[in-house]
Amino acid sequence: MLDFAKFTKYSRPGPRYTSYPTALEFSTDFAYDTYLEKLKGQDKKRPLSLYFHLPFCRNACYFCGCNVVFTSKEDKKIRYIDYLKREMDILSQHLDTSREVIQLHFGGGTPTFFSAEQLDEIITAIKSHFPNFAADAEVSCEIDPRHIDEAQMKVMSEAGFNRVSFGIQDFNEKVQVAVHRVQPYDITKNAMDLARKYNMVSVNVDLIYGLPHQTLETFMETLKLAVTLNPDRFAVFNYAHVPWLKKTMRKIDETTLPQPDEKLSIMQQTIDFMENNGYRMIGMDHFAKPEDELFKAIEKGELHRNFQGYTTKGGADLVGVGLTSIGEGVDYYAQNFKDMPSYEAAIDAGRLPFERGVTHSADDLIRQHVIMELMSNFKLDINRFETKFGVKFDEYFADALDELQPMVHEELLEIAPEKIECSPTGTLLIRNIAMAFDAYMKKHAGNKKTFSKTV
Ligand SMILES: C=Cc1c2[nH]c(c1C)Cc1[nH]c(c(CCC(=O)O)c1C)Cc1[nH]c(c(C)c1CCC(=O)O)Cc1[nH]c(c(C)c1C=C)C2
Ligand SMILES: C[C@H]1O[C@@H](n2cnc3c(N)ncnc32)[C@H](O)[C@@H]1O
Ligand code: MET
Ligand code: SF4
Repeated sequence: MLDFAKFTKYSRPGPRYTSYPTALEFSTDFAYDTYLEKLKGQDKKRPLSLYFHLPFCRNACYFCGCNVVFTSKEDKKIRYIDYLKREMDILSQHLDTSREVIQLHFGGGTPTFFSAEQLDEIITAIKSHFPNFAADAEVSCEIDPRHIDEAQMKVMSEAGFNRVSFGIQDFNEKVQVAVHRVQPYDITKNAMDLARKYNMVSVNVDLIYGLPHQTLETFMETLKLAVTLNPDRFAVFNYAHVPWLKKTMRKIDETTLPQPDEKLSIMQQTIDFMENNGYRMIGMDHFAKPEDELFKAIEKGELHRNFQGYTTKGGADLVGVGLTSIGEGVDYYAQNFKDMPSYEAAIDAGRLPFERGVTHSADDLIRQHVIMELMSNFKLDINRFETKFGVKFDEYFADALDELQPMVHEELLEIAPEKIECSPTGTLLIRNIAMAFDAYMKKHAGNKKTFSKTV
């Protein structure tokens, strides 16, 4: 096994780059009226990708970094559905909702805390507001295997959902107890059987490494159990520990978290294990079978990274509906209010619940291209970059290239006149490599309470 001790120095706070600029740069300087103009000005030939945030959960998993509202009250859910419908009503005044929809994603929270009837009601409302779904649209939902029944899976399948993603996180009991998420294997297996019975085209499962009490040995046991479920894709996320942002993370005893060298070896062994079991790595944290359409996208240079992970469907404008949802256009990101009272008040006033965002400068777009290419493909085609932006790469990024020299010496990446390419070990440190191209890093450098650690 590789000696990872020498790389533990790279364990430092850094973004996960689901966006560039990152969410830390979103601000209320991006005014509501500017947002409306952006929506109105969109190229109507570009398709839409819709994200719906369904934020409710009953109990907190202590590791959870998602935007969640903990409740078991039925009236809160009914009320939320009403606001979603009204948000779509307002959206249709500002956006051409007859545009083709090529993606719809339900994220959470736990979308399946809504009953089969409620899910049906939400989907019906979406289709009446957005009538033009592509025949091959990707329609997906995040599912907690502890909260899914056949009626819900049936409703989703009949409504055209063709992808599901199950949260597993870890199968080890001691780990499950420490993170307050006890989920026996049989429950996950039943959920998987339901997805297959209803012919989901693609089933993803989520795991997390870096959780309390995990060791290389326990995580390999989790992987062995997980492959018996035969999912089409795996996400294996690095635990983002940000207790200053998420109160429930304070219930995790930090002395029980695996150390950076152990985490690096877990990731390395995960990659080996996946490759020996018929999966290949796709970008950071993701694995799929070699016949997966994502690999064809890589060959064509068409793999895209967005807030939901990796996708073949680029070239769409992303519209986020619901609490905290994020939208993305060619030159902006826009995020809805994160607290329910403000979200509701905006809609009550007949306005979109938009709170903040960021518009992209020419420099942002250049850096975004480089960072997203590295995060998706672990390499950058410099000729393509120069043709696209009309700037000389080595002149524009002289500082970044200097900063990366120590990593070049450690054989984490290669920098040639026509390309940058990560080595297999370099892929484990891709966030650190991407950070060299991030113009906002210096601003956050002294502040430890920003991002989670890269390792
Ligand atoms: C694996 C999927 C995750 C998504 N978000 C998180 C995970 C684990 C959690 C997370 N996201 C951010 C942080 C803090 C900073 C960092 O470590 O990079 C954490 C712990 C950054 C972030 N990502 C999004 C936003 C809005 C932020 C800033 C934090 C905040 O203000 O809420 C966007 C975003 N990421 C994910 C989703 C579903 C999402 C928005 C729709 C995935
Ligand atoms: C949507 C997916 O995000 C992952 N997830 C949720 N919270 C965190 C976190 N703090 N760090 C890493 N991954 C997380 C889980 O695997 C979940 O299933
Ligand atoms: N809430 C679901 C789960 O934990 C979906 C992923 S987390 C947003 O399984
Ligand atoms: S991980 Fe999923 S189920 Fe757990 S609290 Fe977060 S959103 Fe809810």
